[in-house]
Amino acid sequence: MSRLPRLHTDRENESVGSTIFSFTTSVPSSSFPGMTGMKRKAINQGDDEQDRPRKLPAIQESTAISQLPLRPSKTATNLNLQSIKPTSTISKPPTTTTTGPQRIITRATSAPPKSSAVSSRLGTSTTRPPIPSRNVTVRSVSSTYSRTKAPPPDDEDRLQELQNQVALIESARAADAARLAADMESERVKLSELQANHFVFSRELAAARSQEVSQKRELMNFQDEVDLIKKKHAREIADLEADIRKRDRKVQELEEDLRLSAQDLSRERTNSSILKATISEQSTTHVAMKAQINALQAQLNAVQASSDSNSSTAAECRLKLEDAERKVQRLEEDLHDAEMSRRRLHNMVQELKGNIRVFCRVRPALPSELTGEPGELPRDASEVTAMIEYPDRLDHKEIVLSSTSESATGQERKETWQFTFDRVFEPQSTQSDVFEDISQLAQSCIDGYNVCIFAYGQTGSGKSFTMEGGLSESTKGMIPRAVEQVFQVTEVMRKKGWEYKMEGQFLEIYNETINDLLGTGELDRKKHEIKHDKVSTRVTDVNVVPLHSATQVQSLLSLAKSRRTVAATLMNERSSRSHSVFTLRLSGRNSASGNTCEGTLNLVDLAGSERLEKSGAGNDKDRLKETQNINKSLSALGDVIIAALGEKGEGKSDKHIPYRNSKLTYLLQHSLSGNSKTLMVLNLSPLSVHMNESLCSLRFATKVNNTNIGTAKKITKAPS
Ligand SMILES: Nc1ncnc2c1ncn2[C@@H]1O[C@H](COP(=O)(O)OP(=O)(O)OP(=O)(O)O)[C@@H](O)[C@H]1O
Repeated sequence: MSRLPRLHTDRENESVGSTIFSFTTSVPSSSFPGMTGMKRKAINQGDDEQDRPRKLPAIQESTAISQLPLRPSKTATNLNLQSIKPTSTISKPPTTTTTGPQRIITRATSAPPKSSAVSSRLGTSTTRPPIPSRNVTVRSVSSTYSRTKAPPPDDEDRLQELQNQVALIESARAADAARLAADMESERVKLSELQANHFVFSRELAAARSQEVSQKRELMNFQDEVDLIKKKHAREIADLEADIRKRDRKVQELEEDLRLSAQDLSRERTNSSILKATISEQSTTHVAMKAQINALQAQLNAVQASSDSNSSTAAECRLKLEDAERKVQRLEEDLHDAEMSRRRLHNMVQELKGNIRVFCRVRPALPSELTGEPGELPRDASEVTAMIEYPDRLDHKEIVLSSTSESATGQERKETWQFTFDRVFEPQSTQSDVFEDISQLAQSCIDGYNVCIFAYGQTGSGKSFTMEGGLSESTKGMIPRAVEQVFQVTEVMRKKGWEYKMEGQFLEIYNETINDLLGTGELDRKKHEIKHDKVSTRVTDVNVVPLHSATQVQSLLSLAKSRRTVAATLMNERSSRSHSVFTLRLSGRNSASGNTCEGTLNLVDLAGSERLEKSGAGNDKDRLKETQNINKSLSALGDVIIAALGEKGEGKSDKHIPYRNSKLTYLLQHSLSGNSKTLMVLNLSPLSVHMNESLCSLRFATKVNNTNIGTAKKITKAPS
């Protein structure tokens, strides 16, 4: 028994196995190569232990069980022989007897039957003898003896049999011991292997621990990195949150936009529905129109057919039209040539009439002049008027003034002064009569000449009446009539391819100072200067108004008149003491021929020409100055006309012409030279009291008139 191997060795191995198992659970298997195999081995060992029967199965009569091979039981090795000694039930014969046939009893013991024991010893060693179980044995023996009705053998045989059995058991036990020793040896080998493995594992464990330490270090590094990354992530999260807030704001804005867009959309939808309604209406209309179009198309086809039939006629017409166009072009050229020759001839006629012409107009006696003293009867015109005759009843060119006086001897002496001018207008002459000849000059202005028309005469002789006239159609003066004519003629010329641009200014020269009558304010206080270039004259800071109609010019004249009236009130009858100059500038261009022309029409109402003693200015310094300025300017005008246009000045461009002697002549410089045309209308008062002034005016006008070279037929009769 002492040689039996201790079974706790297996438990130690199992504990080692379990230690390894627990180790393998605590250390990752990947750290220990081959560990998986060890683990599996430990588990297999455990399985073997589990598979190995701890107890023998109870003996049954089942053949299936009896056929199973018997295995040695661990408990069988501890079987106490004393326990299998025959009990009292064995030693004593059973009291019961069996009457029936004897049953064959199978021994349920680990010891084989005698024959089998022998065969067991002699047989193959691979067959493991069954290990008797104590409990089973006891039960089997007792059962055997209790159930066998055979007569008990005698004691010796029984002892011998028992000894044999014991010997068998001993031999079986020896065999078991040997087997167990072999098992032990193999277990020891396994143990040594396990210890070797343990050593290897321990080393691997140490390596794993050091690896663990390094991994922990790495882990700490990783932790630091993780912290850094966390911080970075925190920052990024903060950034992202800010971004999110920004995006939220954007989202809000977008939502607001969306809301507005939704409103727009709804509005557009409403519009769309309205448009759809309109479209449906339109489509209805469209259908109706289509029907109309079809009808029209039919008409068109009919017209087309008729058109086709007329096309040949049209071709003929086209040929005729081209022919007519050629004719029209020829005629236009002829017309242009005719227009040019008309201009030439017109100018020639004007030149023949004289570049300087003088008209004389005698106004009628005014009703106020015929009224006598209060209480007296109106006087007859002959009582107050001078003796004026107009002997040339045909050409109306002569005027004869006469006066009678008593000589020292008491004889009546008659004096006569005869004057001849280009035209003499009697008191009954109308504005229209006067304008008839003046209109020729307006045409010259349109043809591109500079024209000056002066009204000369003493105060109250009718200058303003002649130039401006009254408001009625019959009384309107030369200025509105000339302007109207210019507009009418330019309209006619427009049809001949001429386009005209017109502008006007209205100035007053008082005491050698220029005043703009179309300016703003009651009285113009600006200082104006006269500037000349080669062909035209400009005055600084004056209003030059574009003229579009005769009516507009009429309103401009009214404005100028009202301003003169204001100035007259302020400055002592200034209107009669100043020159007024209305200037109409006209520029034309013929788009067909490319010809251009520029003309200026100056309509001048001169200041009263009365002499100093008549003006009553002798004791008045201001009136004296006014009169001196008037006389100086009128004298300068006469000088310039004679020098520039008269016999002396004609064709002598190098001759000095004293334009600068007065503001008036300097202003009219371009209109008082070369080809310019000048008309002086001499206004006379019919009153006998103004006889001497009238004679002075007549002499001045005659002097001007005598400069005309184109009036050879003129007979100048200067009074002695
Ligand atoms: N041909 C005429 N027919 C009828 N009335 C006339 C005629 N000429 C002038 N008169 C009248 O004579 C008056 C004086 O004429 P106007 O004022 O034209 O003279 P004036 O020479 O311009 O004088 P002033 O130099 O003071 O301006 C006015 O009442 C005017 O209506």
